[in-house]
Amino acid sequence: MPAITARGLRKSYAGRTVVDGIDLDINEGEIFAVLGHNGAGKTTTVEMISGVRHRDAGEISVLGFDPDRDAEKLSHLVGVQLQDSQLPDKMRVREAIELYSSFYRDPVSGDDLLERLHLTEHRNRPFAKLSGGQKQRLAIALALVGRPRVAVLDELTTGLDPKARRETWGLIEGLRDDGVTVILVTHFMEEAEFLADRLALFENGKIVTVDTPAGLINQRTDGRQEIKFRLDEDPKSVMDDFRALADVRTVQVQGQNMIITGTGDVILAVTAHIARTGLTARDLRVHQATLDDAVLTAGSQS
Ligand SMILES: Nc1ncnc2c1ncn2[C@@H]1O[C@H](COP(=O)(O)OP(=O)(O)OP(=O)(O)O)[C@@H](O)[C@H]1O
Repeated sequence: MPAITARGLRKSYAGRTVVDGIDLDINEGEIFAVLGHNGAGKTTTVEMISGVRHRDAGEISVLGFDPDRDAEKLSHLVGVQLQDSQLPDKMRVREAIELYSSFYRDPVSGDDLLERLHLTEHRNRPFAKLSGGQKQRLAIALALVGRPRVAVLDELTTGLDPKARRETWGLIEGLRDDGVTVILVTHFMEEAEFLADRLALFENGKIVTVDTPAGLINQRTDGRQEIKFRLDEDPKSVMDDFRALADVRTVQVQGQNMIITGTGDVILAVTAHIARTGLTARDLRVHQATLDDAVLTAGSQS
C-alpha cells in the first residue's frame, strides 16, 4: 500500500498555475526523490503533502490522513525539513532540540541525534551564530527528532561540505532501514542516484516521468557509455576500424585523443580491438551515463 497518494493536485499563485494536476504514489519505506529545475513546483508540492501549504484542488492521503483536514494527527507522524528553516536568533541548538522533542510522544534521544549530525560541540550556540551547514544539520535533526514515519526533506544537503553530505546520506539510509518513507527534494543528481529507490522528474508544474534512477538513465540515454583514450598512433588512421565494431555509435578524434560512444558491450569490443591490433591506448577512461546525463537529456527534450 502506498504511504502517500496525491491525485489531481493543483496550486496557483496570483492566477499563475505552478502545480498543474499532479498524481503521485509513494510506497511505504521507500526513498522517493523529487527532481526538476528551479521553479518546477517541487517545494510547493511537498509543502502541500506536508500540510504546510494548502492545495487549491486535488486529493492527498498521507498514511491515510488528509494533510489539510488532519494536520494535528499528521504532525506526530511526519517530520519536515524545509528550505530555509528559521528559528529565533537567540535559541540555542539544545533548546531547539528540547522544544521539538516536547512536541512528540516518543522522541529519539536528542543527544544521539546531535552526535550523529556532529552538532554536540555546538549545542550551546545560538541559531544566529551557526554556519549555513550547521543550520542545515539542525534542521535535519528537528525533522527527525519525533521519530517520523514519513520524512520530507527539501534540499537536504544543500550547503553541506562533501563529508557532511556523505554522512547525511548514511543517516537517510538508516531511516529507510527503519521503514520510514522519505521524500527527498534535491538538485544533486549524485544524491538521488545514491539514495533514491524511485524518483519523479518535475517540469513546469507537472511530473514528466516516474522511474528508478537506473530506469531513467536507461530510458533517457539508452545505457550510453563513453570511452576515451590517447593513442601514440595517428587516431584518424584507425577511426574507421573502431566505427566498424559492434555496439559502437560514434567515433570522434580530438588531437591524439579518441572518444568512442556506444551501448551494450561496447567497452569489451573496443578493448578487445585495442589488444588484438596492438594499439597503444593510454589513459583509458570509461564514463557510464549518470542521472545527471539523463536529466540534462530530459531538459533538452522539453
Ligand atoms: N508564496 C508564493 N507566492 C507566489 N509565488 C510563489 C510562492 N511560492 C512559490 N512561488 C512560485 O511558484 C513556482 C514554483 O515554486 P517552487 O518553490 O514550488 O519550485 P521548486 O521546484 O521547488 O524550485 P527550486 O528548485 O528553485 O526550489 C515558482 O515560480 C515560484 O516563484
